[in-house]
Amino acid sequence: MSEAVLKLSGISRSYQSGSDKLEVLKSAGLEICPGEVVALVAPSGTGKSTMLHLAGLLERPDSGDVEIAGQNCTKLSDRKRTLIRRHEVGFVYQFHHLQGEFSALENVVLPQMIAGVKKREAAERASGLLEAVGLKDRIHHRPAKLSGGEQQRVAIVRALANGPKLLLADEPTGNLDPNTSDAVFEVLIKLVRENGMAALIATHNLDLAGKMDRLVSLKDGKVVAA
Ligand SMILES: Nc1ncnc2c1ncn2[C@@H]1O[C@H](COP(=O)(O)OP(=O)(O)OP(=O)(O)O)[C@@H](O)[C@H]1O
Repeated sequence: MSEAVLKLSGISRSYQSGSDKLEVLKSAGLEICPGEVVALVAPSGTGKSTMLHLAGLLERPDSGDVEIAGQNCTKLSDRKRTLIRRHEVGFVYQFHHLQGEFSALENVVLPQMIAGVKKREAAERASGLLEAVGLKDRIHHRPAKLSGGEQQRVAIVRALANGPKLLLADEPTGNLDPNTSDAVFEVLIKLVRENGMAALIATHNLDLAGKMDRLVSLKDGKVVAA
């Protein structure tokens, strides 16, 4: 059993476009340990989102293995992969993707209930988490009534609602002004570190990347130190 929360070994992934085959990842490897926050900084089109999708079990590699919390997920059924994704992986995207008809609290309660947590327990955890990110007075607001930074803090809390071991983020503050971006990023990093999670965060923002524990890039389909 691997100690790493995320272990990608020999990952290859290509896309067919017309008669051409685009080899995006070519036997790429990466390990991230508990408590480690890794920045994925690479030029546009080199495969950052592809790598996050593979790590988050949203797609399967053509070859290679994806291990999450010591479990090799490559050959598991779609159902088992969905369960692992639901319990062990949190996602944060550039745009919050909150449910507009629900309050901040309900947005954080929902994924917990889908994972089998009772409503009352889910609501207690949700309000505790929202309070921890400074949204105590906003829990009953719908997303449209929240600022961009507040919406993104709700999205971060939602990603952490089920206590995942792995956080995957794609430009998590890319939609925010620089000051708000810094503040939201601080919240994200603090929660990840406090909970001993591992995180892989794709960003073009080198200031933010510089605050992480390690920087990696993608070159010729492989993960390289940045
Ligand atoms: N479903 C798909 N079908 C065909 N080609 C794809 C598909 N998904 C991604 N690609 C191609 O694979 C390459 C890598 O895409 P990917 O989105 O992983 O890059 P990225 O590094 O995340 O880029 P960006 O920083 O611009 O978001 C790109 O050339 C893209 O056009």
